[in-house]
Amino acid sequence: MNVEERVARVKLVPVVVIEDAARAEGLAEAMVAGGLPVAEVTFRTPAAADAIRIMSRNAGMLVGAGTILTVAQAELALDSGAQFIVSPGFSREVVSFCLERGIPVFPGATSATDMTAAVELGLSVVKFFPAETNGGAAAIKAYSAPFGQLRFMPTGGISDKNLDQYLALPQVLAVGGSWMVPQKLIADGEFDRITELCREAVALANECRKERT
Ligand SMILES: O=C[C@H](O)COP(=O)(O)O
Ligand SMILES: CC(=O)C(=O)O
Repeated sequence: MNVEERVARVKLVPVVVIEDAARAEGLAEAMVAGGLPVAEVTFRTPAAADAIRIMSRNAGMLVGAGTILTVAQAELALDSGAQFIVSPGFSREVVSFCLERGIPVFPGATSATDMTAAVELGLSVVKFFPAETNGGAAAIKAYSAPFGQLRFMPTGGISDKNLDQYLALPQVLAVGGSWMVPQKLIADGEFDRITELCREAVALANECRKERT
């Protein structure tokens, strides 16, 4: 399975903010145990690159890098073992860099202009961030009329309370969020709780998918 297929299979992309790479191994184990072996490790902390390197050693995990704003960050993320790149906004430079290297890239796109750029560059999946403040599931549905070739990864303001609205849409490849990997639980090393939250999120996502089919 390629990255897109693996992400589509779990329907969730946990967004990780990790302050201390010493927590990375335990976090990866907790996520795999919870049945959610995908992580977008954000470049919002200096520990991100090391955390990606450590989490990638867990054979069950699919680890990507998030909050990639520059080509230099994308290079560092790939050198650290990231298998996909995510950005909150749309950078042609970052997208082109990833495409040249054959690395899956999911840039943020919340306007028709961003989405047109994504289509021009040959992308089929974009991040929709921040999802809730940009019109939520209703906006994705509206954009899908002219942009039928795109699939979306909504993130930002989504939790177990509104996941169903997004997973009800066939255009949604997967939903990103941090509710199952809260920053504080990672910092405190509360890995059993993270496993529980991951398990609950997976069960809920499967429930939403069943309702759709
Ligand atoms: O900055 C936001 C994160 O990327 C994910 O959003 P969230 O914390 O609302 O789940
Ligand atoms: C939110 C987001 O897309 C990112 O940090 O990459």
